[in-house]
Amino acid sequence: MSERFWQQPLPTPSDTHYQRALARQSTLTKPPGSLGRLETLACSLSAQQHRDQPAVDRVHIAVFAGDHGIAADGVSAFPQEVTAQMVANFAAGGAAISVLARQLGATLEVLNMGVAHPLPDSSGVTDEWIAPGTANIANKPAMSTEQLEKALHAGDRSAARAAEAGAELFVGGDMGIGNTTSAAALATLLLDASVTDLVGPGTGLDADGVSRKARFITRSLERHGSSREPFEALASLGGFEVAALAGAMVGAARRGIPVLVDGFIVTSAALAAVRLRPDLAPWLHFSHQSREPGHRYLLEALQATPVLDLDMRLGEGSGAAVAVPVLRSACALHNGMATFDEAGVSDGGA
Ligand SMILES: Cc1cc2ncn([C@H]3O[C@H](COP(=O)(O)O)[C@@H](O)[C@H]3O)c2cc1C
Ligand SMILES: O=C(O)c1cccnc1
Repeated sequence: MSERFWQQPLPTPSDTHYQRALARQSTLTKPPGSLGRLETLACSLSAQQHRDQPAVDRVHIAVFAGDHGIAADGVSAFPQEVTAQMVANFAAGGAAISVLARQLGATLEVLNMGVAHPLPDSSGVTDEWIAPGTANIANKPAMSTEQLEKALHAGDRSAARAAEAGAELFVGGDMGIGNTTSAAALATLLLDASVTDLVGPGTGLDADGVSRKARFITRSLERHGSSREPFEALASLGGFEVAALAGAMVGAARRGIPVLVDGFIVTSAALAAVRLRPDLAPWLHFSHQSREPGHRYLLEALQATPVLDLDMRLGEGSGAAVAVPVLRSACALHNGMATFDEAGVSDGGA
């Protein structure tokens, strides 16, 4: 794979397929537009997949895990060991994303990008370990340029495996105690927004905890968060898992695989990735609106309308996994409904 793949232009979804899919939608036995966004979802998937019959039967879910130096400052309701413990839980099949992946018949890949604590069991975990967590962003930049490049390439390798397996949809997930702090810092910088808009309870901080978290983010931004250049911003404030997610989304798009974006963390990675490669935007679908309050600002900035709003605030790719059946319905309707002609139904002159 090429050096600096994120600097190369991405393919464009097929406008011919989009227009053909749109034309088909208007012939199906329903009032025009009555299936709402299911119609445009099917048309977009058709354009992305260059297929008249879009499908998201084969789904690749990759959960990227990495620890955060900032976790030592009490910015999460949970201790850092939980990252390693949850990685083992993903692989053993007991986590929310494990259950959802089974339900969908999806491939679940778990990647250790930089977990600080030893894994109780590393079987079933793909080793892409960079370091025992990022540096504490309240004091110094999260990672070096070399580490960021490694993380981006690890994401791209995951997308390559998805392509080899014939995946029709790529879902990225995250695990890393403290990563809502890192994601909020990154989003505050990239959006030139107020910390108070982007900060939130994460795993369950109380109001005092959220204020403390906001102070750490402000301090991080003052110390080394001034460049809005996306590569530099990711190195200053990102996590290994967030950087890998950005690489994976670009990697999926360059192989013609549409991406279904999860909640707050994955959307922060999507924003950085779109800033790196604006031609990534037409490959992204947005699955849900997270309960984490900053998520709506990220979605607005990406002009995204999420499929679901279920008050979820888990991460792991879980919101995206829950939205996959909606995409499947969109495809099934597009491919399987009869046209007015076929069914002998009067189209009302439409
Ligand atoms: C048991 C458990 C399972 C999780 N699965 C995802 N997260 C989520 O919570 C973390 C971010 O929140 P914060 O910034 O507050 O630490 C991430 O690891 C994220 O994926 C979890 C968190 C916990 C505790
Ligand atoms: O929406 C998310 O991705 C999220 C929210 C809270 C905690 N962890 C992840």
